[in-house]
Amino acid sequence: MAADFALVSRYPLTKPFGMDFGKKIFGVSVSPPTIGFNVKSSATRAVMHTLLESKKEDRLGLDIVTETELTEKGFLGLRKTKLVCTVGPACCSYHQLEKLALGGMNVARLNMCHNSKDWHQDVIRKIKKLNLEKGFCVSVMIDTEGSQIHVADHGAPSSLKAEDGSIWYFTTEKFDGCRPFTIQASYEGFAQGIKEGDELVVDGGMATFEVIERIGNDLRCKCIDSGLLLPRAKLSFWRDGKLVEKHNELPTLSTKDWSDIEFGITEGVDFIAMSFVKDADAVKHLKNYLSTKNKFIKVLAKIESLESLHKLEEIVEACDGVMAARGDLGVEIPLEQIPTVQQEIIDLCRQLNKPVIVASQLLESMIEYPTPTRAEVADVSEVVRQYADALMLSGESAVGSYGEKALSVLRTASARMELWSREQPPVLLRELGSSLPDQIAEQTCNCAAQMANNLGVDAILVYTRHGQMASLLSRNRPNPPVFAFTNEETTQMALNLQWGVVPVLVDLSDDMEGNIDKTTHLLKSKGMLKQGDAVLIVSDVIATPTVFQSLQVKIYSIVWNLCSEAASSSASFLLKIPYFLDKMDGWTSDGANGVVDGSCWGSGFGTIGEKLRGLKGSGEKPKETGQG
Ligand SMILES: Nc1ncnc2c1ncn2[C@@H]1O[C@H](COP(=O)(O)OP(=O)(O)O)[C@@H](O)[C@H]1O
Ligand SMILES: C=C(OP(=O)(O)O)C(=O)O
Repeated sequence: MAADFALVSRYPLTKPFGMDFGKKIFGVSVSPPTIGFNVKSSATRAVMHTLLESKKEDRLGLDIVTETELTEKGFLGLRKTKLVCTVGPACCSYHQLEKLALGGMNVARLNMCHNSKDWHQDVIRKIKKLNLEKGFCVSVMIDTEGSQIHVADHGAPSSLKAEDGSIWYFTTEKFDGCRPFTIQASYEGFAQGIKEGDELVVDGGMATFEVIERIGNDLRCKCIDSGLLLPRAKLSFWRDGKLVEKHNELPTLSTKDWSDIEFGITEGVDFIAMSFVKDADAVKHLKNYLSTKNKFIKVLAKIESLESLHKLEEIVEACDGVMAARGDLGVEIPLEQIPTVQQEIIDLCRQLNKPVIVASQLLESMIEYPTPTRAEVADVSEVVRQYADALMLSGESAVGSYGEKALSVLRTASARMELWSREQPPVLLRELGSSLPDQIAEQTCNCAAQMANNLGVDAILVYTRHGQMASLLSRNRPNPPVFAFTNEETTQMALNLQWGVVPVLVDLSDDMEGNIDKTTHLLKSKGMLKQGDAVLIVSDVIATPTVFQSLQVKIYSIVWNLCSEAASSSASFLLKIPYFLDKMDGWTSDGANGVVDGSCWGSGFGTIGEKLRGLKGSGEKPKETGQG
């Protein structure tokens, strides 16, 4: 396996500035009280109970776990990295799902290649019931089976050992049960183009065979590196140290996948993860289909083949988010390349402002054992250090005996690494380029995030209909959490996957000052905003549909009483951008229409600011709606 794969990202990146967290031992701060959010502690349960008992209209519109965490740990103690759990037989009861939700599951993943639609429907309904009855906010993702051309089964319930020199048949013949030394391949054409002497590698190196004879569609192979054959093992072929790329003519979405997608639409899922995406076309096709049905389900592209890596940029551009599916990817690229490819995927997603999940084998040993290996914890921490949006459990939660515990390992390891990363000196920082079509929103959020870090504010508040500005803020990975107030439930559920974003469902009106007053008052009445706290506010919801849409950055010092006129606005920048910008080349804007008015800040705005001033007062008719 000597093939070399290197992704070259053309984008530089930045990280937020460091903060001083005080007490350190050997240069590393030790367990600040904020890390130990323990859903089992009686104090935490008491807080949750009180919140649940409170009247619905007094509730903040954010989920019960975040609200409890916030009450206990304050703004800067909130975990930023989101957690996805695969639901399987080990965690599919109402009670088990509740435990995962309490443990911080942000998104539940259902892999449609296992189990029946009835089973999946039952799980989805339980999750929605939990959200409704218990105040959770768990989003639902279905994951399509896709055209897996390289999955093989031996028919036995557990693993089989392949010994050195033993002879095995890999066949496309379908039969029930198991036959000695016989493996069923899932795809008719699995042996096409394969020659004698090629190497057949199982699960990225679990066992290796040499092809000694091709018999029709079947292969007779000799084991040359002994190992285990697991149910649904993944196969790859190698020749002269290079992967034999098996361009498969099957569509990315099979008939079964389309039926599963219809099912997902009917059940109101929030995300569809597409397996074995080959290029942007398949993603666009599904997105178009969903938009014709007026569904705002987010489409995630799973990056799990060499082919998808070759077209990574176009795929990331086309989709709403990405899953770095290391299980299958590790079958197609040499294992030692996984860490760097993973980092490149994360960087590109961040640059192109798409959330990214890192999946598979994070805590694999916890399927069987109650503690993870040190190497697994290091892997989890590395994903967090690389600033992925989300971590995903697979078998650990779906079939493992310690799913809840595995989730708590993700929670504590990510909280610890996030804290450590914030303490790192800004030497590590790289600049986020201005690469997005909506440069105005991008620059606004870049500056807002940097200001938030520099000023050490406690939270960023953003008012958003479609999540765009919240996402752009998250992309900067700022130190304070980003509270995204939205009146769209689909936006709330989608933002659940984004790093550091706390989505809050509220009634937003066209009166932005009214929205700000209402939400900050609510935060204050909950004791979340306290005297002396500072928040930075970013908004781009239209003020009056027929007048202007504006981008505002305000810094509020909560000196006394936010709901009174005495609220001190220590700085306020109002940037109104002409509505006709979207007709200009180069920098169209979803959410920035109006007229430049007031000061722009930071060097990043200089050139755009000048362009804007030149456009002032052109007299064209204002646009009616905008999006956040
Ligand atoms: N809905 C389900 N029903 C039964 N088993 C499941 C289900 N979902 C997942 N599993 C089990 O959990 C394991 C991990 O799931 P998954 O992350 O989907 O990985 P994969 O299917 O690639 O092995 C699977 O191998 C399977 O054994
Ligand atoms: C998440 C993955 O995909 P699946 O579980 O569908 O094989 C993976 O391959 O890592």
